[in-house]
Amino acid sequence: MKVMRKLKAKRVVIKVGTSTLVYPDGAINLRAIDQLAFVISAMRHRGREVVLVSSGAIGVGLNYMGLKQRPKAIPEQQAVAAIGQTELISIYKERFAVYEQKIGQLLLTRDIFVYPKSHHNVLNTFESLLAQNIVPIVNENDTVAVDELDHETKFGDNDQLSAIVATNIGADLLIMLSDIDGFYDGNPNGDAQANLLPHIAQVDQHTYDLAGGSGSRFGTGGMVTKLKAAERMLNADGQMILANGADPTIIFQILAGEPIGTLFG
Ligand SMILES: Nc1ncnc2c1ncn2[C@@H]1O[C@H](COP(=O)(O)OP(=O)(O)O)[C@@H](O)[C@H]1O
Ligand SMILES: N[C@@H](CCC(=O)OP(=O)(O)O)C(=O)O
Repeated sequence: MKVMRKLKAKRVVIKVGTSTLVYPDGAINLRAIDQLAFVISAMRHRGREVVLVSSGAIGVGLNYMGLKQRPKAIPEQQAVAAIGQTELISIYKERFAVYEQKIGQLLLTRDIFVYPKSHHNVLNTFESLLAQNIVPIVNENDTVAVDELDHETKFGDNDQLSAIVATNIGADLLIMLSDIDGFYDGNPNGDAQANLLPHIAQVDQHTYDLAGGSGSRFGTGGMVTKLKAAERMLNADGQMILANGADPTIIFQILAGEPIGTLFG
């Protein structure tokens, strides 16, 4: 028998990875972007407060510039991100407009909440946008925060930024969409026997031992950063659901309480 979940989801943060927005061949997944705009607008129209944390600046920038590969030099990657972010947000603006939903863009760094002044200013911006029924769309500010672009040596990315945003604005739920159905007891990318874990009450060392790296060409971090995000949500008495973003309308089923993906919390 299917056991439905009871979720608190008045204020929701949705994080989408590059793998949801850009096809493996580098083309932009306009269908996914349109579905996201549709779902989020529908959620807003039903009284939920929604923040979208979207990666994709580099992926979209590469496509826009006709580049097959991410440049090696960090400044060039930053330039691609700057170009791609403009394109990405204009696609979002166009798609959301179809559903008569306004958006606002916030480019943040993860340390912004550490400083009381910027913390206060950022929260004010979120609250003001949400009070006006506008959907904030967040990405890490790749011009300022270069560490996440250097995938060779460092971790940290929008997975964690989404949880930092969610906990600071007091969101009940973080929905993390990726290219995988949920969290498995092994990396399904190499282990065909790996099983999906529908519920994780607590993230501990054993959970981290099951997490591997990224499977996609453009993604960063893999599961480790997603677990860190889940841990952050749990510590703030929130919940996180990791699910497959191949069809973002899956969010409707998630919000209806269907046992989809992995529930942390
Ligand atoms: N235990 C695990 N369960 C599920 N996926 C895992 C696990 N360990 C590693 N992965 C890999 O993590 C990938 C998702 O991370 P990533 O490529 O960074 O996605 P995104 O672009 O959505 O942030 C999956 O496609 C999978 O290959
Ligand atoms: N700020 C970068 C985000 C990189 C990132 O976090 O990627 P992902 O692992 O796909 O969520 C970009 O927009 O390309």
